[in-house]
Amino acid sequence: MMTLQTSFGDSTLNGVRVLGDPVPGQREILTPEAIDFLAALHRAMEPRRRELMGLREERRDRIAGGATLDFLPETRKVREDASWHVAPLAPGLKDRRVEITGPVDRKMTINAMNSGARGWLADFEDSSTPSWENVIAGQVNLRDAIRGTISLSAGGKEYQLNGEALTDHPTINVRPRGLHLMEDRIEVDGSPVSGALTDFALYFFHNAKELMARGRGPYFYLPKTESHLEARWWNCVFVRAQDLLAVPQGTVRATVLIETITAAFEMEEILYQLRNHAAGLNAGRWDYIFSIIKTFRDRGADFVLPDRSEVTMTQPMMRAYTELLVRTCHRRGASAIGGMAAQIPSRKDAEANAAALEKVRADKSREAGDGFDGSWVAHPDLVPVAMEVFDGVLGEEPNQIRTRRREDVVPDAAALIDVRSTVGSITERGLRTNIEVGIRYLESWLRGNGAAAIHNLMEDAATAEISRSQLWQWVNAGSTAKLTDGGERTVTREWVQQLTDEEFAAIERTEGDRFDDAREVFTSVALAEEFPDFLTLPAYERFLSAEARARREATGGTPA
Ligand SMILES: CC(=O)SCCNC(=O)CCNC(=O)[C@H](O)C(C)(C)COP(=O)(O)OP(=O)(O)OC[C@H]1O[C@@H](n2cnc3c(N)ncnc32)[C@H](O)[C@@H]1OP(=O)(O)O
Ligand SMILES: O=CC(=O)O
Ligand SMILES: [Mg+2]
Repeated sequence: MMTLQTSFGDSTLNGVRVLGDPVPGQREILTPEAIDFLAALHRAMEPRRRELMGLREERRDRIAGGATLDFLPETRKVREDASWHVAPLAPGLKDRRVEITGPVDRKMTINAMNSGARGWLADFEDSSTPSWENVIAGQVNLRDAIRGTISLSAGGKEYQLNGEALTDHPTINVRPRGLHLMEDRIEVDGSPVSGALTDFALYFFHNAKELMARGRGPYFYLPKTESHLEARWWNCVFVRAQDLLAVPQGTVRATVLIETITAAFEMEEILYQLRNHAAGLNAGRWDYIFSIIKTFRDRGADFVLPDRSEVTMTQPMMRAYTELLVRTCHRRGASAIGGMAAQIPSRKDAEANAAALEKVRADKSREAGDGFDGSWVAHPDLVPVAMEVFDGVLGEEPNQIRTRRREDVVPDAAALIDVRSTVGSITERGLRTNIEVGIRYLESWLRGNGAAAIHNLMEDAATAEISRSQLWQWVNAGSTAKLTDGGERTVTREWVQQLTDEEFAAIERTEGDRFDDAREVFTSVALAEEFPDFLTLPAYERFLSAEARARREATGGTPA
């Protein structure tokens, strides 16, 4: 075990160094024991994580070269064997009819815990900027929420939990960062640790036993998974973590986001790999659309999607994906959880509020009717709307696992990648919206707010990825856009640059804003020659981890 002081800057303890500038709560979260635990997981799991990132690249290269996606021949037996099921639904995860999602800042933590939803996706991912402050504060807030000690005085209001026991509140499911992001501010043996492992390990270390003592458990959402081999990696992490802390095997539960096109072909296999720890699958629509664009970005007109606003859940390929997800889950005893309607209510504009509520109601009604066991909302004011819809379908039943098997759904590889049948157009308005919203979102992200309401829609990292990758694809495919004056024009780099200038000039600036930086990041990912895998990678490297990297380089560690 390490000595009592966590190391900062130049000194290394047991091979671990913390390179982030000290932030509030850091010493309580990065205790020597917690860091030891993270380092043990890192040493065991990092080599395979790197291999898995390499496998992602290899598959993408094959697709760029013309390969198509299909269900895997080597795992046919897993799919055909009807006898296996996932672990029984754990305490607090039987009835998941409405889950609120959101970042883990202190106010939103309390508001989410008081929201009346059945679950809370506590987010270190799409809706969270991975600044060092947010990474540490999120862990502090979760720790305090679980123990019932969280409170806050802000904006003239006093915030505290409205229930006595943890079980009076939504069940917490923590979403760690994706496997592609590193945590540059912590290094083990001279290399940065994975962001996913950092978020997982610190939460598990501080809370697993406390959660169990309070009638819940360490539950997770796993984002951006691309294959069942990545699910196997997570399963190994869970087994090892439970072992290291003497938590009974099978205590962890994970709901996997099916939000990449490749994972859609491996839903059965993902559940199988995690079967002792799996709770369900979630239809993460925004990253899913991003993944389709990214995966097939250079495959020509057959894979070009229309304006983002037209890629709705009723388009054929989106129906194929969500229906298959429900069928797969229910066949294996797992929960099928719906995704995020982007409309955000407004407490200031009654008309906009009513329109948003209606759209969300329609979205949740479709999901409940399709057999989903529950779904997500982005805002507390949407909990009653979604609750009413699911109450109407579920009644006293906790879920639809047994009652809506969806055996009518036939797995259809071609339907999953039938991009061509998506109805809609590329328009100048769509280009301008992608640019404006993308830059506005990044400006918010750079200020530490990873989710923002822009034009009454929720924007987060996943929706921003769609915006920038659509522009990249339209430019590189030489797509044609309909102009507002009725004409047509080929989308070129120069035209996007010109529209960016115009949209940027129209943004109202305030002192200290981050719009210049946001524009720099946005154009660097939307108009790069080579498509960057994730916009958060250059943004993180350039703006969030520069200090840690400089410190590492100055003292001879491995650059991130
Ligand atoms: C693609 C995906 O991954 S989807 C999942 C990831 N994305 C998300 O989770 C987004 C979650 N939602 C949000 O972050 C927010 O709702 C936003 C940023 C979209 C809008 O937030 P705001 O502009 O603050 O909304 P608004 O002003 O209406 O908020 C009203 C109150 O509700 C609270 N609130 C809003 N959304 C949430 C939430 N998701 N969780 C908890 N509280 C919330 C606000 O804190 C505020 O509280 P207050 O009255 O005590 O000050
Ligand atoms: O994480 C959810 C998504 O839609 O992306
Ligand atoms: Mg996502």
